Amino acid sequence: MLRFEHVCKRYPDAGDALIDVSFRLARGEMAFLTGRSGAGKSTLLKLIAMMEQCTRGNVMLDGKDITRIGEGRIPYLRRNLGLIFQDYKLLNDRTVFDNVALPLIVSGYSHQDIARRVRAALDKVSLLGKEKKHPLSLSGGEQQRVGIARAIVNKPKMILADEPTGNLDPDLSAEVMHMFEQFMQVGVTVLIATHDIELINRLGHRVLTLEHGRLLAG
Ligand SMILES: Nc1ncnc2c1ncn2[C@@H]1O[C@H](COP(=O)(O)OP(=O)(O)OP(=O)(O)O)[C@@H](O)[C@H]1O
Repeated sequence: MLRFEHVCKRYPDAGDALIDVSFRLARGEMAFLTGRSGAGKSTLLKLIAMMEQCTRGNVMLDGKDITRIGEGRIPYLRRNLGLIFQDYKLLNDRTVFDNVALPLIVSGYSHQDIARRVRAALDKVSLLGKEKKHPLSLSGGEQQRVGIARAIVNKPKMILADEPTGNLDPDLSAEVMHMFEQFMQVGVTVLIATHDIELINRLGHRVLTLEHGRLLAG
């Protein structure tokens, strides 16, 4: 599903954020990406999300080389990805329904399809019934679940999550991880950047560790 081949990323004036990174993730695999602050975790996710381009090497996503693709193809390829962030990145002046519907509106779905898919996504994260609420009236855990519903509403092949439990207590973190495991079980590839070593050890999935931009063997 995902292949990094000798990938390097250098930011102008900031040196190397990733150095000769190579790994593969199979379809339906779930892995954690860990390492200290500044090790390059977010940079690696941004290369997959096509928010940054690598300086050297190749990134293959679902059989396509996304290393140096034209701007015009990015929105189309990004539909295969669900992105989840620590700070949720919800639109606070829109309802839960509208937040989750956003990727579908951008993709040009009909009203009927949007309503059906948004409800299915909210059902998966146990938020049916909160459709008309605004994000700020929800708890942190609920807001993160809205973010997860928005990420999965397009039925992506891969989910990328950057510190998705960073603002949640241990119980809510476990709940969010359980949701990721359920997506994995239906064939979605999941890559989660996190500092939370305890969570990683408890769940026993594959771990990719970055140190100063290099992937450690493991
Ligand atoms: N847009 C940018 N411009 C310049 N340098 C950057 C940029 N983004 C990241 N960097 C640098 O690249 C290196 C890796 O940063 P990155 O954010 O990928 O690490 P991280 O492991 O995700 O850290 P954290 O856990 O703190 O989020 C750091 O030295 C950082 O300062």
